[in-house]
Amino acid sequence: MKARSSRRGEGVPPIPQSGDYRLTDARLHSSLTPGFEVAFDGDGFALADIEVVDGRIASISNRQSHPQVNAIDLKGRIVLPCFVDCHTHIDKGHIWPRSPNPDGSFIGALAANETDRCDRWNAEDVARRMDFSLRSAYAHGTRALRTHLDSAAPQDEISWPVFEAMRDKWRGRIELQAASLIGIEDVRETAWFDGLARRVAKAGGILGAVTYMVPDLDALLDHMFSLAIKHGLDLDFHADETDRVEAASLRKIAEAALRHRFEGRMLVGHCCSLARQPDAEVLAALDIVAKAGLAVVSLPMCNLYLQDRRTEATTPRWRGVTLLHEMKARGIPVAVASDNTRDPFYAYGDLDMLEVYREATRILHLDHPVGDWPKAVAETPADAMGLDGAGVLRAGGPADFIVFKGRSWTELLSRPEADRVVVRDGRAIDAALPDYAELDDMMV
Ligand SMILES: Nc1ccnc(=O)[nH]1
Repeated sequence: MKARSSRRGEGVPPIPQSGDYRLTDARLHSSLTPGFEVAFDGDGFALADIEVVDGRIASISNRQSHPQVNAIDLKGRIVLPCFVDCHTHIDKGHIWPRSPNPDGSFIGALAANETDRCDRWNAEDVARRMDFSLRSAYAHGTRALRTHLDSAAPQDEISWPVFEAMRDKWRGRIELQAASLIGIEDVRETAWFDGLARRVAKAGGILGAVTYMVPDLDALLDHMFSLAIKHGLDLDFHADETDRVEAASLRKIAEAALRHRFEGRMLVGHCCSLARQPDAEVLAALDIVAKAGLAVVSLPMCNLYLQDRRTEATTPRWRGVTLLHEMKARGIPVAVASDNTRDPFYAYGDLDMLEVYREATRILHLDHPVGDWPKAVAETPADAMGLDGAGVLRAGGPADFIVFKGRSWTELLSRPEADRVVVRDGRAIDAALPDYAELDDMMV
């Protein structure tokens, strides 16, 4: 009997669940395959064979034209390395049903989140929601993820131990990192903040804060940089997540980094106000950012949602994202990431980095040409997180990749690709997404 074709048509062929194998006719991107020297087409693609031995990529080679034994013919489908999501808030994730944002504004988000945190974030609540988020990220093909942790007292004492346990639980599937999240003004409480820095150091975390234009910003940044140097910590900031033209704390962070000759890694998120500032001023600031060695991550979905929301009678007129193209032109490493998921800061989202890349392409024009923009969800965030060998496909590296149905950028970025096949250490994983109903008892 002839098999009936599904509505979705022919899918990605099955990946062997044991033994070594060869994928033939895989479509690989030049920006994600360092060391694979071949003639790539105008979209940056080339057809290749991938040999998987003992869960690792043994070789990537020119597509062979003669038939191969033990080969799985991908028929030109795109294969990307597993994603790296360098800016999320999985401690907040999925609280939307019990604490929605009343009006979609940033202020509304802060207030709704704070009430929810103070009332509800015990260790079990945080752990269950975090685990739910990690299962979604894993199923979509993410292999490393950094979350911020709301760390205002007393939440720091609850969430940091949960993070440490969750990192252990997920080791080998998702490499989990955490950065502290506090308002920069909390650094004025020096005794408390010194304790937080010690707690972050003990957990192997990253020291982070939200910066805005307070009069003593330079002094507060100096204190943060000093403590980061003392404890050997990397830094991660939320900066200038506002439409206010005078918000220029990114530049202040860069100047502090130069003052301290800081040698750790620094990642700065948001930087929305840059898009509202006069060209001459902002481009001069970016030169300093480049010199200081900061990396920048834009959060296109969350900031499209939150920024330029004035009243329910106004239409948004700007996109909320920062100047990624101008940054990249100056050699600043630039990434895009998920940010919030189903919480007061963003009503939607599922930690799907393909969705982030698809939306980023539209919102930020990461096309014409695509160039090496795919790095923004792979090798660039991996570098910013200090991960070795993530975000690329190369001989000798782990066989951690995603096989998509799409064979071109327009096919890949037009559909959700819900039937993608995620391969970890050479094997297809169970890519089922967790059911929201699991969280119902926590939402009353
Ligand atoms: N965009 C955001 C700013 C601050 N906190 C968040 O969770 N998200």
